[in-house]
Amino acid sequence: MTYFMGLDLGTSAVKCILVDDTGRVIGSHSVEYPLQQPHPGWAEQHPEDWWNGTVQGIRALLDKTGVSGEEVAGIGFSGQMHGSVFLDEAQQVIRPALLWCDQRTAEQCAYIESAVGKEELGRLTGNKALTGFTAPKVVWLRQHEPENYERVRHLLLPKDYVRLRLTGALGMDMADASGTLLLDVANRRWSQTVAERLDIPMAWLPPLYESNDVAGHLLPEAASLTGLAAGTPVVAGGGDQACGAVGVGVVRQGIASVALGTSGVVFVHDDAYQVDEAYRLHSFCHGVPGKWHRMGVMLAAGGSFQWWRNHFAHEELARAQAEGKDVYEILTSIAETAPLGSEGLIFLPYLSGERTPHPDPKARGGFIGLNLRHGKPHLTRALLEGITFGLRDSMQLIQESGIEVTELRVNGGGARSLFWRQMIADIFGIPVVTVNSTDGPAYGAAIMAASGVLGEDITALCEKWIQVVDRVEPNADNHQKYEAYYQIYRSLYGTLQATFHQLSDLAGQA
Ligand SMILES: Nc1ncnc2c1ncn2[C@@H]1O[C@H](COP(=O)(O)OP(=O)(O)O)[C@@H](O)[C@H]1O
Ligand SMILES: O=C(CO)[C@@H](O)[C@H](O)COP(=O)(O)O
Repeated sequence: MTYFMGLDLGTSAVKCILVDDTGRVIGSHSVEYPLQQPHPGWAEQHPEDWWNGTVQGIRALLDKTGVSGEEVAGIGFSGQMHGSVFLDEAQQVIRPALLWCDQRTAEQCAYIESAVGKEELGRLTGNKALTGFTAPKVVWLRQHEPENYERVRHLLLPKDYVRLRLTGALGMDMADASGTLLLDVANRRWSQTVAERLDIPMAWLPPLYESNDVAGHLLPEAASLTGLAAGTPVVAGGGDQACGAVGVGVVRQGIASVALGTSGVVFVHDDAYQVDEAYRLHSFCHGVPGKWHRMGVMLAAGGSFQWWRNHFAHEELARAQAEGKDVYEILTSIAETAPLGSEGLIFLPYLSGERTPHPDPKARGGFIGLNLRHGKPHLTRALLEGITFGLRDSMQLIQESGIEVTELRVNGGGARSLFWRQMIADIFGIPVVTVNSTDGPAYGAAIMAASGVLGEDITALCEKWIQVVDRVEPNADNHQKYEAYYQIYRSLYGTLQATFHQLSDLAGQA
């Protein structure tokens, strides 16, 4: 039998899956790693933790499934996007990577927009400077750690570093490279002009690939560590959003995906390169060769729910442990007991600052409208409603740009909840579907590997392997009721922006 391995290097864990040549997932294994927050608003990880987690995950997956390394015909990578891995001459890591959710670079974004010119930056890259992107992190290193900056010879994204350790080859796919702010997204090549204006050497930037291109072969030492066979082809793969979209079949126009991971993303496929007015949405290369996509990104979607679980659900955590249940399922069933609109309570999900539609590291969260009747069910429901209103903001921008979306495919941890899927359908007024593969980005990475090795189109494989298994229709009455709450939600950021900034300055935060 022939198998393909998909690896998703996430923010909280690396997930490894094996897929057979009919597209069936035969096993998965995840290994968690820590995230460091040395200052408020900063987020870093050690690339060595990613490497150790990946080696451990691959070995455990092979053991668990009984598949031998020789039976794995190809490997594909998905990865958390934008993180900066700085390597020296000997390809050694210089310092921990700054992650996608790190907010320290507001000043560097302003510098980039003035050095390149705001309009020119948009014209050259299809995007504006945002704190999560990679180029501002490079400028930050130059300004704050010049001794480290002097040693840099290569710049990689998280999954590309792990691929380097597996294959010895430097490389990056265009989907992930789009989030560096150094890619000419329209023409799928590095932007020499942007690199020169920012004084970032072109020699630091690795060769570019489409997601299903073979970018290297497994080294003998990596083979003996993981149990895979030396010489196994490894495709370039993609950023986790492009892989997640491929993993649920968002490979043609009209279908959008909503990813409910730590971040929350609304994603649409574009056959041709398109930019949104004022670059409010990200315009990136897709993982489908020669195609593009646009997306809006919330920084703390599932992340807000996780925060709620960590700090305010001790009782539910204990119950989940005692009864062998999922704590999020317990929490969503509590939320379900509160009425739509949470009796006049609105949650603002800007716990990590925000990206779309409010690119503001100093945005903050809140519960607005609290009264003495409100208890845990109301607050939990308001939290899920607030996150979903935030996602609707991105969908609004997509719809305003003239795209008609007829179906939403959900993926990520939050997609497990039928209650949340129905809420999304009701708030968006669009049917929400789930597909047979529940492994999102890792599954997309396995499809990319199969495509590269078998020489079949990614789109054709998606059509063959991915089927819709569940469909939730919007309830027209609920949609109308939510609309009134959504309009209030939309007004709150503007009303509170100055207060958010005062509070974050007072607390000395990013
Ligand atoms: N059963 C569930 N119901 C609702 N939300 C859930 C459930 N399980 C997980 N989640 C949400 O999904 C998030 C994790 O999603 P995941 O896609 O694994 O994230 P990441 O890849 O960013 O680590 C959790 O933080 C939580 O908010
Ligand atoms: O910054 C982005 C996309 O632009 C994030 O999507 C990260 O790529 C990681 O997100 P999670 O998968 O951990 O939610």
